[in-house]
Amino acid sequence: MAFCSPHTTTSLRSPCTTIPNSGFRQNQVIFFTTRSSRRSNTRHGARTFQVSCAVEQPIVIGLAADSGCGKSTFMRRLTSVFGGAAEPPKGGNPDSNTLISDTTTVICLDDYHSLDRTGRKEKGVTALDPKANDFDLMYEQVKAIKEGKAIEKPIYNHVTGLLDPAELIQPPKIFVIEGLHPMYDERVRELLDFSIYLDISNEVKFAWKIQRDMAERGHSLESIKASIEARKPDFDAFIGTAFLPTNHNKCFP
Ligand SMILES: Nc1ncnc2c1ncn2[C@@H]1O[C@H](COP(=O)(O)OP(=O)(O)OP(=O)(O)O)[C@@H](O)[C@H]1O
Ligand SMILES: O=C(CO)[C@H](O)[C@H](O)COP(=O)(O)O
Repeated sequence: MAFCSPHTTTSLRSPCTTIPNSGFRQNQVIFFTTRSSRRSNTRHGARTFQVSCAVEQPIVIGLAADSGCGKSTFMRRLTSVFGGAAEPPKGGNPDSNTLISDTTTVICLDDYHSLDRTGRKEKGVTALDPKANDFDLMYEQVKAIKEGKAIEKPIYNHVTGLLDPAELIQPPKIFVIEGLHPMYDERVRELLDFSIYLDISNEVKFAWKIQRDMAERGHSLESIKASIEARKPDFDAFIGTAFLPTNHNKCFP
């Protein structure tokens, strides 16, 4: 299940098309409309929408969920709805977590880990603990993008567990920050125009995480299970629905 909420933003007022009878007020941001401002149905019955806002400033979307809940998968699909296939930065670090399409750049907030895998082990903290993340840098860089400035964003390498040299990110039309903590820091939360929370049951997310971490990140089954157990208290403390913005509405069944 996913939850999402629109946020009012001055940059998007006039040029946006709104969805009739959607319940959203004129000055709230609506990202999804059909080509003629009418809803359409896919053959599966799901509604599809097209972005129609002509913006001067990047729209910032926060996508939160625990590890393995499908954030990257969801964003790959959403960016193709926004326009163009999403791909890693051309000629850059092959282990970059960033996806770029014609309209959208998706960055992974794991890149703001301040402690690498060894550092977290030594300090006895998980990646979910705010102490393992640099929220000051996250805030400064999201703000810079929103102001139309390029950033040199660090990279957390999931293959090696190390912090790699930074990559250059240019301001896109739509900037998505996906990860564990897009809504944890109040300053970052204030920069979001729209937020989404993927609320996946433990049974499903752990199954997805195990197959992904074994196949793509080289972890053993035992180490993944140990990590899942170690992370449970921090998930409740720092990630769950408690950190959603107060105006967060359930909008996907
Ligand atoms: N809707 C889905 N149906 C089936 N499998 C899915 C779905 N969404 C994600 N998965 C699978 O779950 C695994 C984890 O997905 P993904 O990498 O997108 O999660 P994530 O939230 O981005 O994880 P992390 O934060 O750890 O990088 C992947 O192997 C993916 O194929
Ligand atoms: O919670 C996570 C989000 O992806 C990861 O576990 C965290 O980023 C640490 O990564 P790794 O397990 O590859 O060291």
